[in-house]
Amino acid sequence: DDSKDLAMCRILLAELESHQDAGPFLTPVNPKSVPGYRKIIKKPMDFSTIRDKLTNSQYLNLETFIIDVNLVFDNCEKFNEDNSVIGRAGHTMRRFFQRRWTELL
Ligand SMILES: Cc1ncccc1N[C@H]1CCCS(=O)(=O)C1
Repeated sequence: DDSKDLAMCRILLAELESHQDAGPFLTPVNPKSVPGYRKIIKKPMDFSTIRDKLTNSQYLNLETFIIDVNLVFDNCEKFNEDNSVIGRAGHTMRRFFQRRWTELL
């Protein structure tokens, strides 16, 4: 139910934010410092934006929260080469998240 969902979102987000590979995803990508990003990525998302939405009760349930977290990783895969520092961090973080929410379910 909603209260358990909210507790899970809080735990999962704290673990994402504190993960050693979270760096590239902690703040919104600055389109001024990343050429092409604004054109290529239609729905930017990052962990600080997810934190704000969670704080402002903008997630209806675990599902809508998972959609935003996966958007972070889908954007990363779209823009970054798999064989790059940020690309690899995205794959690592997606695997970590996938495992943790299924463990906590
Ligand atoms: C996730 C991502 N995809 C594409 C380009 C850049 C990023 N992340 C940036 C976030 C701010 C700091 S940084 O500029 O070093 C990296």
